[in-house]
Amino acid sequence: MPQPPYVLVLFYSRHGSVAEMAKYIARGINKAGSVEAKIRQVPDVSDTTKIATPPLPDDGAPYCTLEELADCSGLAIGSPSYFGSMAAPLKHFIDQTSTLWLTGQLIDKPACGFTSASTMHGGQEQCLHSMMTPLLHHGMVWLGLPYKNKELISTAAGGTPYGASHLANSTSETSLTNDEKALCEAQGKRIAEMAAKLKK
Ligand SMILES: Cc1cc2nc3c(=O)[nH]c(=O)nc-3n(C[C@H](O)[C@H](O)[C@H](O)COP(=O)(O)O)c2cc1C
Repeated sequence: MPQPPYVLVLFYSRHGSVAEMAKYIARGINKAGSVEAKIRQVPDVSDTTKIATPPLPDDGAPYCTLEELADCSGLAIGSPSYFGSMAAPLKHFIDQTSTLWLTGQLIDKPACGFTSASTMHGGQEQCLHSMMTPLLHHGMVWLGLPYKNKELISTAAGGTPYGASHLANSTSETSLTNDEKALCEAQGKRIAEMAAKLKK
C-alpha cells in the first residue's frame, strides 16, 4: 500500500536540544497540512570499534533506514554543532547514502537544516552549511529561513537565515525560547509547503 507523503525530520542529539527542536519542526510540518512529519534519529558511533547497533534506541525516535530517506518528499536534518560542523553520527549516516546518490533518489527534493550550539558565535551557521553540502551533492534543493519571519530580527538567542538554531548555553539546556520555537515551526511549515509544490 503506498504511504502518504512525508517530510523526514532526521537528527542526531546527545543531550536533547536537537531532539527538542525536531519536535517543533515536525509541528510546523504537520500544521501545514499537506504532508506528514516522520521523525527519525541516527545511532551513535563508537569511539574505537564498530559495534552492533541495537535495533531500537533506548529513547526517542526510531533509527532511520535508508528506505525512509529515499522515500521522503523532503528532509529536515538536524545536528548539534560540533567544532563548527555536523556531529560524526549524522555524517556517518550520510556516508552510507551512496546508493541513493547513484540512483538520484533525492534529486529535486527540498531540504533544510537545524542545529543547537552552546555558544552564540561557535559555528551554528557553519554547522548548517556542513549539512547543506552533502545534500547539494544529492541534488536536493536547500531552503533557508526568509526574514519575513520576524523572529529572525527579534531573537536574542538562536535563529539564522540558513536554518533554525538553538543557543543551548550549556550541554543540558534543552528549552527553546519562544523565538526559537517559532522559527523551528516556520522552517517545518516552509519545507512542508515546498515538498507539496515540488512533488512529482
Ligand atoms: C564534541 C563537541 C563539540 C562541540 N563543539 C561546539 C562548537 O564548536 N560550538 C558550540 O557552540 N558548541 C559546541 N558544542 C556544544 C554542543 O553543540 C551543544 O551542547 C548542543 O546544544 C548539543 O546538542 P544536543 O543537546 O542535541 O546533543 C560541542 C559539544 C561537543 C560534545
